[in-house]
Amino acid sequence: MSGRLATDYPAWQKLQQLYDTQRSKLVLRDLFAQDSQRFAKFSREYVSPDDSSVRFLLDFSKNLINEEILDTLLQLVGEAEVETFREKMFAGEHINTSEDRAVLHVALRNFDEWKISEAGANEVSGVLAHIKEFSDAVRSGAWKGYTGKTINTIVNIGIGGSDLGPVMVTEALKAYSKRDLTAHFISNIDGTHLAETVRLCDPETTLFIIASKTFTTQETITNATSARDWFLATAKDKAHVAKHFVALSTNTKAVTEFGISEANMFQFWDWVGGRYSLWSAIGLSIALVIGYDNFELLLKGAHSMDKHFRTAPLKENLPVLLAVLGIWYNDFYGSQTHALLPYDQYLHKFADYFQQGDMESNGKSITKGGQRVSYQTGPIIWGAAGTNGQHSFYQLVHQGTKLIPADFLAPATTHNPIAGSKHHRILLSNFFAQPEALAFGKTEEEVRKELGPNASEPLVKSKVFEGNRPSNSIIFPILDPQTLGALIVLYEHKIFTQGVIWGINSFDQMGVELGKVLAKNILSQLGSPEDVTNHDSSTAGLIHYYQKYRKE
Ligand SMILES: O=P(O)(O)OC[C@H]1O[C@H](O)[C@H](O)[C@@H](O)[C@@H]1O
Repeated sequence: MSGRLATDYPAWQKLQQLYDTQRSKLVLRDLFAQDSQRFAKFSREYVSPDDSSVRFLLDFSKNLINEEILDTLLQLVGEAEVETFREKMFAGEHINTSEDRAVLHVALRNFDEWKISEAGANEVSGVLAHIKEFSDAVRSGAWKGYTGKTINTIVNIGIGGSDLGPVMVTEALKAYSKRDLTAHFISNIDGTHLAETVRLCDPETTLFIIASKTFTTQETITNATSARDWFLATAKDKAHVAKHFVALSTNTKAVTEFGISEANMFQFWDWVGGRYSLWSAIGLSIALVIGYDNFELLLKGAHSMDKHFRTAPLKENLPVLLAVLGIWYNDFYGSQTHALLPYDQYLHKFADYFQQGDMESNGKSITKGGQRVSYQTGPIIWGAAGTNGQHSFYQLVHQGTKLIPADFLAPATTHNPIAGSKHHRILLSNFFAQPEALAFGKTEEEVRKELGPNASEPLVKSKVFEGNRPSNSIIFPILDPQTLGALIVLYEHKIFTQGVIWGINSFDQMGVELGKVLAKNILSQLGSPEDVTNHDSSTAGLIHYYQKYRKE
């Protein structure tokens, strides 16, 4: 029920009891030794309901659970009425209550299969056709710049959801990219980002894509204006802007005021949240880089995972399983963070992407009913591509004082089988070894045996790995567009499920506002020290220091 506290559910109380009474028995070494079927019981294969070549294995057997705990976690999903909320989302009900909006990113990849009556949902295919037509024209060279040259560089200007999705996906699917079309992404308001990027661009052959749902975001509009100035410094005539600037937005008025014609605008709708927008017109840069057909496959892979989420029983439902495992650590073990560790260089932006996806969605402390929660909600999401992380932060994951649940992801086949796939075999041996080491560690006895009788006590102790650190492993045949679509949606619906259980609104982002408002006020005071008013002594002191030393 909307606004209910998670602690009200009988299953939540039972989980607390299970945690208190069984925690000491949840030792992975013992659990695996006692049950030869543990892997079979706690792993599931996803096979796309639409294309059986798209599949992956989720192994969650290395989690601190037993069957009773899993059953109780799934009971919690039932009591929180996740399935009812899921149907409300798919039906276009306004489950984003604070903004009175539908949450329909699922409609963007629906290909008219499910009937969705929300205004705009029937316009999706038209926008996809526009994306296809335009991306085909640019990629084929038919779309020319103002001097008749072919476009060889695209620059996406956007921030948050209007940047991270396109960045992550174009990196993830680089193997499918048109190599003679270079893509850059400018997000930061720091002029360095723009300056260093345009150094690499030629105004005659560069296309700027201004990506902003609202078209009012200060960073994006400022960057877009400076990019246009940079372009006009060479092109001179404003009429040339039409060939070099397009907009992705819900705000036609602001787009046309900026000087981009409606014909060069790709629409989407207010029911697409920024962090769920890569499937919309915001994905134009993706279609340009990997081609429209691959973009469509990405959407198809996403839709198939929507179907799975909508129809699979809870016990087989992968987003639901990931969600409840996360809740188990976040709310009962007190884990503060969750690591995403892809063993695939192409996925090096995956954790960055879900930092926004998860933390902006579930970083809330008030329920939909307006009550302060008395439990933990969204975790801190972080991570890096393997094996790099192993040589930096894994030490803490293995032997530090914190419990850090982690998801390991890897492809069975690489797109780059250099040296006869030697690199990939080494990569994957690490992908298998790390969860094993985390789960089973190394006992004092094993260390003593290894070091011999003369080893000092401190050395022995320092080499002990306590183990019992939980992880999920996800392995898929190859990172192709459909698989990537499915993996992204796996996490989207995980986030959704957790949000429903916590009783929060996963679809607004009020917390981003205050800083923006304060920055606007401060911007108007930066001129001279006398203008700096109504601040605490710390903020005023910092501004005064800046005013003393700035050179402009
Ligand atoms: O696409 P825009 O309207 O420019 O918004 C860009 C970003 O701005 C805000 O900070 C929101 O918190 C993000 O969710 C959004 O993705």
